[in-house]
Amino acid sequence: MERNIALIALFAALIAALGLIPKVTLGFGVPITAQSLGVMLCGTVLGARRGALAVLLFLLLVAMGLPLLAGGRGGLGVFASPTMGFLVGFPIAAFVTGLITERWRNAPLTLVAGIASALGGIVVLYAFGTAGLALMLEKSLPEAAMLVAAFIPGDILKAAIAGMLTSALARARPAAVLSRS
Ligand SMILES: O=C(O)CCCC[C@@H]1SC[C@@H]2NC(=O)N[C@@H]21
Repeated sequence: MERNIALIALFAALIAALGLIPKVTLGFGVPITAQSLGVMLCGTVLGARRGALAVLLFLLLVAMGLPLLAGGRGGLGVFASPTMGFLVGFPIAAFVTGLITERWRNAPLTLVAGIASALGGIVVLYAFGTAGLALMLEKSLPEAAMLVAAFIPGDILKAAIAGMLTSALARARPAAVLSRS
């Protein structure tokens, strides 16, 4: 129990730390950010439930006004901005990533964690991000999807990095990945 709480807090802190990497905000108000790599790692390392809880903790701190989003943003206002759909989708993305990683945990981990990250952190996350962007910018879903497509190359790279980091961690500390206690 205490270990789970510590891990959830640690991974919420990891997402916050990745926010220190400078963001590049595209013209339509959504940044390229390393924090989505943190969301993927929450799922691949902690699994579905604890991964989603770590992301929820991070979002709670952001909602309380802590400037933890890339570029030092925080507060309730970010949930009414063009990135709103992505923020809502973050915990669900971590959950789906974790679910897939847990389901195929006996297959080669680099591959499983990479594919899980792509499905959770791209397919699922973009569904929420696209819907939120369409809503906030008053665009059609196809128009919003065209904008969001700009993130695909970078996020494929992040999914591959998540796969490699998860597998490296499992080799160095086998009990650290998807452990239950
Ligand atoms: O900082 C925020 O307000 C949330 C930003 C969400 C950015 C999304 S996450 C998926 C996609 N990949 C990126 O690098 N940026 C977008």
